[in-house]
Amino acid sequence: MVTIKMWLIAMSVPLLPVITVMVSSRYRVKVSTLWRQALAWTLRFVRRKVCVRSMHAFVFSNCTHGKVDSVLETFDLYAETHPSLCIGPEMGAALAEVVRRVCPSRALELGMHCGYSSVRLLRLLPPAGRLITVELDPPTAELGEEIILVAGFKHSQFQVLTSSSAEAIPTLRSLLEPDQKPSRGFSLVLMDHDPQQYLPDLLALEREELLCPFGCSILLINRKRRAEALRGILDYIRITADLFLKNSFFVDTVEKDFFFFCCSSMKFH
Ligand SMILES: C[S@@+](CC[C@H](N)C(=O)[O-])C[C@H]1O[C@@H](n2cnc3c(N)ncnc32)[C@H](O)[C@@H]1O
Repeated sequence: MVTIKMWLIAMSVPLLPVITVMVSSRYRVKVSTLWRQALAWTLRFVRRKVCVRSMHAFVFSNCTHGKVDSVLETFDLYAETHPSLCIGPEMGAALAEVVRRVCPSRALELGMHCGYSSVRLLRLLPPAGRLITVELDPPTAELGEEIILVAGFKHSQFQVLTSSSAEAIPTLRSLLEPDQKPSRGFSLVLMDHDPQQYLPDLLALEREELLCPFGCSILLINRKRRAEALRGILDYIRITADLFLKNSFFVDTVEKDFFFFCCSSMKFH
């Protein structure tokens, strides 16, 4: 039996190039796509570590400055062959849907990184809209801010705070009301920093009365299926929604390696 198997294998080896050519010509597109995906996966696997500097350098030197779409496409191109923490086009599209619906005049982002999601948010804000984005790591904050400027946005449209979210939140009131006019607070909050901080930060935002009393959408991004880390905040949001909200909605989309939650609340004051 073993001899027959060996003999069959030996006979089929010379046929391999013929089989490969036949398969390639029949499924040319699929085979080349598979090859490209396998190569991209291998490169990402080999490179492993996320490098903000290399991402920034790639985007800075390959995008068309002043063109938002080009900046985002260059980020996505980089992420094809390098590990990246950016939310990416799939999650970006889900984010865009929410931003279009909410049309926030004041948005807050916790966890700016290299500015990818900030650019995605900024491109959809109304003309008078403003984004405040928080990043813990100073060199990352600097690189991210430069990318936002490269995309064509001005400092009148956004502000980067280089600190932890916990330190930044108590300072936000004065930034929201630079001209002493009472502000309605944030109508959109994107949390993509440290899942352990999601609940304490939401509670701090409530305590400081920084969420718009007419409704605030909160987007929580969870990576690597760490649902446990989100349990606290999700329980809190569910209970709050059940107890207080008439017009609440709760979207729960589960995708490959992220969860995307959105809740709209009228309660926060
Ligand atoms: C997953 S990345 C954000 C990716 C970004 N949203 C994007 O799509 O381009 C998380 C970022 O949050 C920052 N970060 C982590 N903990 C933080 C905290 N407590 N406060 C502020 N930023 C924090 C990290 O330095 C990192 O740059």
